[in-house]
Amino acid sequence: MSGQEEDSMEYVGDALSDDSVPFGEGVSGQGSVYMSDEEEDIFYVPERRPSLDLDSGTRPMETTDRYDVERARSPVHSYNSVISDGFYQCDEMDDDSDLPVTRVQLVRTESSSSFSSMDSDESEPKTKKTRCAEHKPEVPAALLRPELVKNPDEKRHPGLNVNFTVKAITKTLKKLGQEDLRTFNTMLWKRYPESFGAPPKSIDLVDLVDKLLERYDLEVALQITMDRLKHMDLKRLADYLTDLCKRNEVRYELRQTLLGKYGSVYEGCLTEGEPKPLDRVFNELFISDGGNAGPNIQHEVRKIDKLSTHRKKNIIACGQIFDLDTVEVKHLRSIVTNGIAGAGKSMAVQKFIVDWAEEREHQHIYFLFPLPFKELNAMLNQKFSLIQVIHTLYPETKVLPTFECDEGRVMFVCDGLDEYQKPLDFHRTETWCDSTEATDMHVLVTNLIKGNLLPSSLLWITSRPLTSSRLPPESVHQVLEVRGFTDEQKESYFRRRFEDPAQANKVIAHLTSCKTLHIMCHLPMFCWVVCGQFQRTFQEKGPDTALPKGITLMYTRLLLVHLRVRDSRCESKRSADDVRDFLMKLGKLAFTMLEKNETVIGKATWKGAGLDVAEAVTKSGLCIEFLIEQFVMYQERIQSFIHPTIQEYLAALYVFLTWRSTGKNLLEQARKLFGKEPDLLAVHRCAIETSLQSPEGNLDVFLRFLLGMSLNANQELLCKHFLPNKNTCPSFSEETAGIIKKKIKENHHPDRNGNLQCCLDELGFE
Ligand SMILES: Nc1ncnc2c1ncn2[C@@H]1O[C@H](COP(=O)(O)OP(=O)(O)OP(=O)(O)O)[C@@H](O)[C@H]1O
Repeated sequence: MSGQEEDSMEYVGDALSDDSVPFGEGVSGQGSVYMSDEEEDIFYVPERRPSLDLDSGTRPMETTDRYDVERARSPVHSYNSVISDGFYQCDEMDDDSDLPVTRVQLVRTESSSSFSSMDSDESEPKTKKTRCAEHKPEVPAALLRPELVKNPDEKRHPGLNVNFTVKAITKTLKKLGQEDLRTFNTMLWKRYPESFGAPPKSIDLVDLVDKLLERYDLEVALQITMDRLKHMDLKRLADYLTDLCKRNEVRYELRQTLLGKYGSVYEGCLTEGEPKPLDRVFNELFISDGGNAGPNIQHEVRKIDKLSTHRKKNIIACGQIFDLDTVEVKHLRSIVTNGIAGAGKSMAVQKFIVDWAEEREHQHIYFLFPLPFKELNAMLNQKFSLIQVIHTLYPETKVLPTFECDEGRVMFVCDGLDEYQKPLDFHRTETWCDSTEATDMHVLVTNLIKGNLLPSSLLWITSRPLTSSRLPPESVHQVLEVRGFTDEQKESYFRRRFEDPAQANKVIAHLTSCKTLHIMCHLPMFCWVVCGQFQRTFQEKGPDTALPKGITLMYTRLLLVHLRVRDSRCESKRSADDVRDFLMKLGKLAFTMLEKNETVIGKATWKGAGLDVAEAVTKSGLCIEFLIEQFVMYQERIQSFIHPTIQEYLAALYVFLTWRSTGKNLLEQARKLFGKEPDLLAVHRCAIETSLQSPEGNLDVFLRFLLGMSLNANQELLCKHFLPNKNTCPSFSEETAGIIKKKIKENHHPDRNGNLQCCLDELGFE
């Protein structure tokens, strides 16, 4: 039958109506043809809905908006009885012998658009209905059209919704050629006349899918499509649709897994207590392109020379990472995002994952697989293929042998390259392209980064500085840097954390008045420390209390958080002696450089201090590595502390711990002057004198820290972690405050009185 002929067929019924007849249900529960025993025709032609409500989730589409073209005088009792005395035109069914009978006989018409009843003029083109079947024994509907039967015990997969079903069927049918689509259309109409009403005049895919979903449950609509395709000998296409469904289910389950894993968060370095929903915690981050811009060098007292070229960078919103533009216009495959410890890299990753899993963003990515390096570490002793790694970390994906598909991209998010415990050698590691063949983890990681495994997949790696700069440049298509919070973001962070607006205002006003704290809050981890401190203060002393002006305790807590994070990443916990040894070396380096007003750590300096750069930069998180442009074509890698105040704090810690553990006052020249004073007071007096002598206030903030360390709360923490055999000693804060007040009164250094006042604040004196 030609398309022309098909198009000219008309669907006709006698206009015998009886309003008393109730509407009935077809086999699917949504079909709507009724035949009367008296051979009256009724055709319930479902009204075409203007559009599909794609948001209706897993709810089957409503089909109540039907109207009857013609109603039967009396209803049939069941679909079986309908088919038992059905009417059909046999020759039209030849190609589909298992089709159910209908009482509609289709007759070719001369013209393509006539619509007439049997009673109409013979001269008119027409379609007539004829009883052409004997009464047949009743055959269960399921046997006749098994694809219409839905197992009532089978729960619908929650991933199966209208949106998906429309897309899947449409996508599948779009793969049919024009002729096949026509055949498909005709077959539908012939097999389910009760649902498809008039024979097709022209092929409208949207209309067809629309009708399928109006009449049938989602599962049934899919079953019908698959069944018809198989009937057309298009098994591969039917399998394609089956695969779409399977992938959709896996995708849904993967989403649920990711939401369970990443939807809530432990803040800071906590792993106990109740995690909080990520959406409640997450604050927008300052991310820029172009790699590492160097440390934040804002300082309350010192003027610090630009430490890097600080070229103007573009600001990137979290949602822009691997957005459609990046993927389809810029064709970027791999992005590396670096940032210092606590800058918010993992939070950015977590936000990305949750946004994807919640279907808010990045839906062009079909499968998102977080492969955190710390989880890959647990797989180092065995051989895995990339697919096995995915199957192991996400068991719900095991039903799929591969993940690349034309519905969207596969993306891997590998957080924390610096945590990976095996060295990566991009030159000597063998090339590995087969994602189904097992090999060592470092081979997989190297080849994944190089783009040899699943080459169409996208890759996002995050890392502390240093490690990421060792990646082959040709494998890194864009470098971003998470730089923490801008001033506005700091404020929004604290507003989010302090739900009581009065408390939030108080905290923000306090931070604004305390420049060093405010600057340091560019580091989200520091914000978390500050929050914890102030929340404790409010809890202990009530909401009307004044917030403490000291800064040292916050820095001590930040250091301890960094060390704790470091410990959690090491295979074996380091002893207190090891930790103290490392801190003493780094502190000495900080102190020596501070005396010389230096901020950049040269290669020789590291060597001289007996320190490993990677240990200081990547593991401890206290230093940063970045590039400076020495000449137009030459960039040099250099290191510094993550912030100048961290250098000052570590220098003070070195002086304090040296005095506590050996009794030696490192600020020696002044010692002779105050030899008769108790040791700690002598150290304080030396430090005050030395700082006042330093021409550019190099030691101002250092002095604040050193004095702050003597306070009980601070000493307790320091002794506990670094001097386990020592108890706290008297702080001499009153005597020290007396010395400072005298200095202010004498006013020999008017430009330093501000800092001396800060020292009084640190000690808790007005
Ligand atoms: N966007 C953010 N919103 C709210 N808090 C944040 C944000 N980013 C970071 N934080 C806070 O800082 C802490 C450290 O952040 P995160 O773990 O993301 O840092 P990181 O850059 O991955 O550090 P590391 O290099 O140590 O892995 C978080 O636990 C959280 O308390």
